[in-house]
Amino acid sequence: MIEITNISKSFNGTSVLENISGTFDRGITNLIIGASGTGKSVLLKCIVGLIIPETGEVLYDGRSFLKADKEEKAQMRREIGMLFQGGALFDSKNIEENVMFPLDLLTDMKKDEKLDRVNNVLSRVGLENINKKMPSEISGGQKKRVGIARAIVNDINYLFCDEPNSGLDPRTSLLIDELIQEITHELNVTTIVVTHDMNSVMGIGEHIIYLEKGKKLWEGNSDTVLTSNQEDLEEFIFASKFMKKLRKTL
Ligand SMILES: Nc1ncnc2c1ncn2[C@@H]1O[C@H](COP(=O)(O)OP(=O)(O)OP(=O)(O)O)[C@@H](O)[C@H]1O
Repeated sequence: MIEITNISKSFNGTSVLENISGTFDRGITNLIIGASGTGKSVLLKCIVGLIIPETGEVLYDGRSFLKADKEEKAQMRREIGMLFQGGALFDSKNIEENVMFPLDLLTDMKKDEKLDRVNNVLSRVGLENINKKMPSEISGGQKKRVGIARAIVNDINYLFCDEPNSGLDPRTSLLIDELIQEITHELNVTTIVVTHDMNSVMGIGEHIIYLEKGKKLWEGNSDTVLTSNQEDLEEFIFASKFMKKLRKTL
């Protein structure tokens, strides 16, 4: 479980996040949603420790990330898997080397052990026999799967995904969402997904936090999101023609 309390952050005097608090439980897909530029990525970066907020606290199962010493931070980092926007694979490394990278960086496992682990996670994300391919030789959806394999190759407790569906068609997006949700349930990890994809919101929104201009305006799940009676959220949800039509049937 991750708890955040009163997270605030500004850049050059402009407030980007204002007093955001919330709890992200283990074993479910937690979503941070909202329009472009509303502070979702900055909030995720504050949670992961890539940005230090001006105020607030981030607790990883009771452990303060912000107050942790070097060793504790290193331990917590080993427990974190991150799926970056666009997959962020190293173009010059093959798939096996890409997935092995966190093990090379953060563990002293033997080569055989690492290879076993890499093959296990590649098989878990439905990719076998592509170890020696280069990122340029595989599709966008496969790249995301490799990114997920790399995120879970360590024995993680926390999984963070920044716009996991960016650049994918709706069908592939759905498969990636389902994979993230299955892995969250299977590994019983605390997962936080940043997205503005409505299919993700409806498909895997087991817990949703809605941000608008740096403030948390609503919290709920995919069952309650369509009937929130929250004006800004409704504008966000029912932005497309299709959703406007759907709204009339509710
Ligand atoms: N390092 C930075 N320096 C200055 N401003 C920043 C920095 N990072 C983010 N911002 C600003 O903070 C605001 C929120 O950005 P953020 O990337 O969190 O939005 P977002 O909700 O994730 O948007 P999108 O869905 O488009 O990715 C934006 O106005 C952005 O320009």
